[in-house]
Amino acid sequence: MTTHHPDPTAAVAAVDLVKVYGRGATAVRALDGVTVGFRRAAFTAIMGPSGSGKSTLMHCLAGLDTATSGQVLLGGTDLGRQSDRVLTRVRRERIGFVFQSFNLLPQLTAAQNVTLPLDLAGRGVDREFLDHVVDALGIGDRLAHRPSELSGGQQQRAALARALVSRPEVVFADEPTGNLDSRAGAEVLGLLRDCVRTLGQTVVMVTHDPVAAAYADRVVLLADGRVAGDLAEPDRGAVTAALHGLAAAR
Ligand SMILES: Nc1ncnc2c1ncn2[C@@H]1O[C@H](COP(=O)(O)OP(=O)(O)OP(=O)(O)O)[C@@H](O)[C@H]1O
Repeated sequence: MTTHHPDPTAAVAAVDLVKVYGRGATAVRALDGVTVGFRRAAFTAIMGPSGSGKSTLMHCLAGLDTATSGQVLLGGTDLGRQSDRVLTRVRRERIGFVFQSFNLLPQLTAAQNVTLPLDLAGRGVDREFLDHVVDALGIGDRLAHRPSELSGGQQQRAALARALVSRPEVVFADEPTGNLDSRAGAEVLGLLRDCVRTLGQTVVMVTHDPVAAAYADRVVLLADGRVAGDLAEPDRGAVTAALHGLAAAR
């Protein structure tokens, strides 16, 4: 069922969002009327079978892609109505990203990578907050090193610090543990959860992994471009069962 009233306390919301790739006979309806809000200071995982629209939804929510119809509301801003120039500024100033592949620049130190978005935006660095984030993430003694001198887990923690220091309205994490072993992955997920609890950071994560999703406060399930389920306080068993249910319904 489609509702047209997203949660007013949401940090970011989609309203009846439709995304069609291509046209005519080969058109793909990647999002088929998604209405969902992501509450402030909550950690939400987006899950669903391959091709269900997870990446498309995240890209639209983050202003990396524009929808065919419907709305994306970031705070009071309707992203669909903004120029490319404004969207670039929104992504730089109001959104943080954590990618599977870390996306650190190899020629810069960890410290330079962490402050790069603020430097590019011409914004000053709040040293006290930076120190707090870096300490909380346990990378204080790695800051002078280049990414090639850091473990995968340390690189992802530096990427998380980079996403957090600008105090974005939402951090989007795209398979953040996909390149990590289970121990380093568990550390990064625990840190993501901590930054939701202690900093009030809003985090939205796409993942295939029920273990990763169990760190979240909520799981939104997609199937065939629609919201197909919504789990509060998910544990691994509930997530796995819900995914099996979706697969069986296809
Ligand atoms: N640029 C594109 N052009 C055409 N079709 C696309 C494009 N991007 C995605 N699609 C299609 O849209 C649908 C949703 O894709 P999307 O990548 O959002 O799914 P997903 O749930 O993230 O999948 P996965 O888990 O495999 O990453 C799929 O059918 C995909 O083939």
